[in-house]
Amino acid sequence: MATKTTTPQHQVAVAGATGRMGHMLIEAIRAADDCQLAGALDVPASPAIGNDAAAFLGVASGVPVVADIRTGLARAKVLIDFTRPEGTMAHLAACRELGLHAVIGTTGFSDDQKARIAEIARDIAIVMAPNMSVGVNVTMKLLEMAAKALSTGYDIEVIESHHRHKVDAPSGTALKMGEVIAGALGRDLKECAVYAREGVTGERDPSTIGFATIRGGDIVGDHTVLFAGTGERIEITHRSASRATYAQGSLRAVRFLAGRTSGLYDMFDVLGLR
Ligand SMILES: NC(=O)C1=CN([C@@H]2O[C@H](COP(=O)(O)OP(=O)(O)OC[C@H]3O[C@@H](n4cnc5c(N)ncnc54)[C@H](OP(=O)(O)O)[C@@H]3O)[C@@H](O)[C@H]2O)C=CC1
Ligand SMILES: O=C(O)C1=N[C@H](C(=O)O)C[C@H](O)C1
Repeated sequence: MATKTTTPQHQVAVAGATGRMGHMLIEAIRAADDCQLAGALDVPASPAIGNDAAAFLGVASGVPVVADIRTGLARAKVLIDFTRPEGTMAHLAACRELGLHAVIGTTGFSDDQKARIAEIARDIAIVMAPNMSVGVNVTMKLLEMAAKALSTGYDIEVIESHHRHKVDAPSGTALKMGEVIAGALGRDLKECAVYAREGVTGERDPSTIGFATIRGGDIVGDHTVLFAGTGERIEITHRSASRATYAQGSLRAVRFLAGRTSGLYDMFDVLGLR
């Protein structure tokens, strides 16, 4: 066990405990004085089931990785979920039954799944954001300002790069950036997004927001929004060099949820950026 200087206030379970973010979160929870690892979930087929959740750090936490959702949540007050949409939905149903709060970092939800999450948030408090890093959320505010100031004469393209293992595209962050920009311009992203170009596409429609996706190697996560005008280009870029920022943002979300009873929040709420 990591030595805590005070009794931890936040009893936190992690879903996707053996994933890239799961490991980062377990390390961050163990290092935080006010948080205690209280549960670790993974899929039944995971070879880590039954192992100590902190074994990858070479230490014992006393918390085993389990597949049974209710067993994994039994000692927790809040769940942090970085898994896949279908996993998150199953975990949230259990959180609602057991009265746990949830921090959702998973991306790639359908509109139906998002509506269901909003419905579940009438009963429990949830923070959901496609990117938990402070830097990305501040970048979103910069984009809002830039989009308003560059509302005519500038073509807008969102370019994102991620590691070869990422399964959804465009990234949740890129889509959120598109939503923020479209909102600032009074447009609906569903009407103006262009996700692919091939062949004879015709000239660019100035009302569109384009997306380009790069996948390769171990890129943690880069996002650039290009405002291409006549005679000048503005590029606003955020680059992640470590997943630790996502884990630290998730713990800020855990602290934000303490004392709340219900509601759907995002990182703008957590960081006071609204
Ligand atoms: N909001 C943010 O700040 C960030 C969001 N993300 C998002 O978090 C998610 C996870 O990313 P990452 O950690 O890189 O992915 P990984 O694939 O490394 O980890 C996912 C974990 O979830 C488990 N899992 C897969 N399917 C299910 C399921 N149906 N039910 C329960 N558990 C499941 C995996 O188990 P197994 O490996 O055994 O299949 C694994 O342990 C992605 O959606 C990603 O986009 C990532 C980084 C930051
Ligand atoms: O899968 C990832 O790795 C990441 N996913 C999130 C997204 O889809 O935006 C956040 C971050 O970019 C890393």
